[in-house]
Amino acid sequence: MRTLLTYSMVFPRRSAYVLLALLAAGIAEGLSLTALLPLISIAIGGTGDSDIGRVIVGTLQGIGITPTIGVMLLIIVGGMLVKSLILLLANRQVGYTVAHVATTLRLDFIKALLASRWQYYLRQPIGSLANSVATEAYRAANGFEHSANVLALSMQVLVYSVVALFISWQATLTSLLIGMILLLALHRLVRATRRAGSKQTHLIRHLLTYLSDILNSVKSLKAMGRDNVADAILRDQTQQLEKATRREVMSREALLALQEPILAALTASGLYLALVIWELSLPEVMVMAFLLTRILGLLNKTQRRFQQLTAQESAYWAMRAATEEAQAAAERTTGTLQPTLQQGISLKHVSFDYGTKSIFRDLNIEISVKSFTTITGTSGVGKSTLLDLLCGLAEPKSGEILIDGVSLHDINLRLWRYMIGYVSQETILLHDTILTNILVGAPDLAYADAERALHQAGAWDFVSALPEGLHTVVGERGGLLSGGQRQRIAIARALAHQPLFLLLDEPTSALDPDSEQIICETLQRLAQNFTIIAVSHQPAVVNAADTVYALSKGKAERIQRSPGSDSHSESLGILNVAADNT
Ligand SMILES: Nc1ncnc2c1ncn2[C@@H]1O[C@H](COP(=O)(O)OP(=O)(O)OP(=O)(O)O)[C@@H](O)[C@H]1O
Repeated sequence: MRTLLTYSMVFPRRSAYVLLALLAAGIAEGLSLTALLPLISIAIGGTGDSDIGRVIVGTLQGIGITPTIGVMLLIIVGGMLVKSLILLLANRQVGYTVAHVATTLRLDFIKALLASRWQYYLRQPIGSLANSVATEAYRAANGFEHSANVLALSMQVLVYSVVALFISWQATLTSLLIGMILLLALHRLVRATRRAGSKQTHLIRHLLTYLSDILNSVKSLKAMGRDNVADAILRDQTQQLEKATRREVMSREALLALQEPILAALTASGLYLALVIWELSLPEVMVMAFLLTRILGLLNKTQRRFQQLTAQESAYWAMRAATEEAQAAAERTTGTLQPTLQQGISLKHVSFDYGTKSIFRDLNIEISVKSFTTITGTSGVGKSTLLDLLCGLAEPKSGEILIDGVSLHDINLRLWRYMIGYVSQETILLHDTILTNILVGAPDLAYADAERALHQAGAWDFVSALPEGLHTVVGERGGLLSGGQRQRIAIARALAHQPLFLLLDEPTSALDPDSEQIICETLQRLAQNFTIIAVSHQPAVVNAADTVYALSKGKAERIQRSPGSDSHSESLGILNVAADNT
C-alpha cells in the first residue's frame, strides 16, 4: 500500500491523469450498467418494478426515448464502448508513465552516483550499479503498472458496488463484506510473494556484483584453472534465485487456484440470500447475480495485481535507497572562486587519512607552472592519493592546497577539473572507436582535437597505420590494442581538451623503452606550456622531470640532482636518496 501511495506522490501529475481517466471509464461503465435492470424487466415482460428501473425508464421517456429492448442494448453497448475508449487512453498513459518511471529512476540514480564523493563511489560494486540501472529500474517501473491496475480495478469495484447498492444494499454490503474476508484470508499468500520478491531483489544484486567481478578477472582465473570455483559460487547463487522465484510462482498460483472455488461458493450463497431470504424480484436477482459475480471477480483480480505489485516493489525501494544513499554522499560544492594557474601549486602541511590509516602527515610540495614534476616512492606510500587530493577527489584532513595562492577548498571544483587532463593508472577504454575514446562525447571537441592529441601522445603513427585509422574499434576494455597503445590513447584523451594541468598516474608502466622515451620527450615538450605531474617508479620518467619528489612516511622530500650526475634516478640511487626537506 505504501508503494502505491508513494508512486502517486512521486509522480502526481501522471498518476492524477491516469486516475481521472479510470474514473471517467468507470462512470461510463456504471451508466451503461444501470440500463441492465430495465432491460431484463422489459425482456421478461414487466415495466421495471424496482426503484432504479422506474427512474431509468422515466428519465428516458422524459427525453422522448421509448425504452425498448433495442434502446437499452444500445445504451449498454454504447457505454461499454465509451468506457473502452477511455480505458485505451488511460492504459496508453500508463504505458508511457512506466517508461517515464524507469527513466526517472535511472537518471536520478546515475546523477546522484556521479555527483557523490569519490571515496563513496569507490566502495560501490560495479555489478550492483549496473543491476540498479538495468534490472531494478525495470522492475520498479513495472510496479507502477501494477499499481495503476490495482487502482483501475478498485475503481471498477466501486462503480459496480454503487450500482448494486441501488438494487439491494443488503446483498451488496453482505457480498462486499464476504469479499473482504476472502481477501484477508488469502493475504498470507500476498505476504509470501512480497518476501520472495525482496529475496529476489537481494539475490539478483548479489549475483550481478559477483558476476562482474568474476568477468573482470576471468583470464587469470582460467589460466590458473580456478574458473570452476567461480562457476560453483555463481551456480549456487543462481539456484538460490531460482528457489525464490519458485516461491513467488507458488504463492501466485495458490492465490489463483484458491480464489476460484471460494468465489463460486460466495456467489451461490449470495444468490441464496437474495432469492430465499430477501425475496428479491427475478430481474433484480439476475442483475445482482451479474453485478456481484463481477464485483467479487474484480476484487480477486485486484488482489492478484496487488500481489504482483508486492513482488516488484522491493526493486523500487532498493533503487530509491541506493539513490538516497548516493545523494547523502554528495561531493561538497562549497567553493565558488574561478581558478587560475599562472603562478603555481603549493601543498602546505597537508595531512590525510583513510579511516584510521594515516597516509600523509605534514606534506609540503611546491609545483611551479609550466614544469614537469615526478612524484615517486614505494608502492602504497600514497602517490595516487596525492593526485586525488590535487583533483579535489579527496580533501585534506588538515593543511591546505593552494592554487595560485587560493585554497582549493574555496575554488569551484568543476571549473578546476576542466583545467585538468588526467591519465589513470589502469587504462580502461570504451568498447568504441579510437575517436570516441579520445573525445568521450565532449560536444566542444572535434576530429582535429583528437588528431592533435594523438600526435602529442606519440600515438599518431600506429593509429594512422590502422586500416580504419581513428575509426578503429578498440574492443572490450580496449582489448584489441596492446597495453602501450592503450596507454597512449589514454594520454591523448587527457590532452584533447588542451588542459593547463596534466596529471598522470604511472603513464609509462606498460610501455617498451622506446615508447616510454617518446612519452617522456612528449611530456618534456608539453611542460613548456603545461604544468605536469606524473606519478611513476620508472627511471625514465624520474629522469625526464624538472623536479622530483619522493614520498616517504607521510612526507615529501625534494630530490636534488647530484653534482656530476645527469640522472635523477642515479641520485635516487633508485632510491638511494640524497634528499633535502623543502
Ligand atoms: N579508498 C581507499 N580507502 C582506504 N584505503 C585506501 C584507499 N585508497 C588507497 N588506500 C590505501 O592508501 C595507501 C596509499 O594508496 P595509493 O594508491 O595512494 O598508493 P600508491 O603509492 O599510489 O601505490 P602504488 O604505487 O602501488 O599504486 C595504500 O596503503 C592503500 O591501501
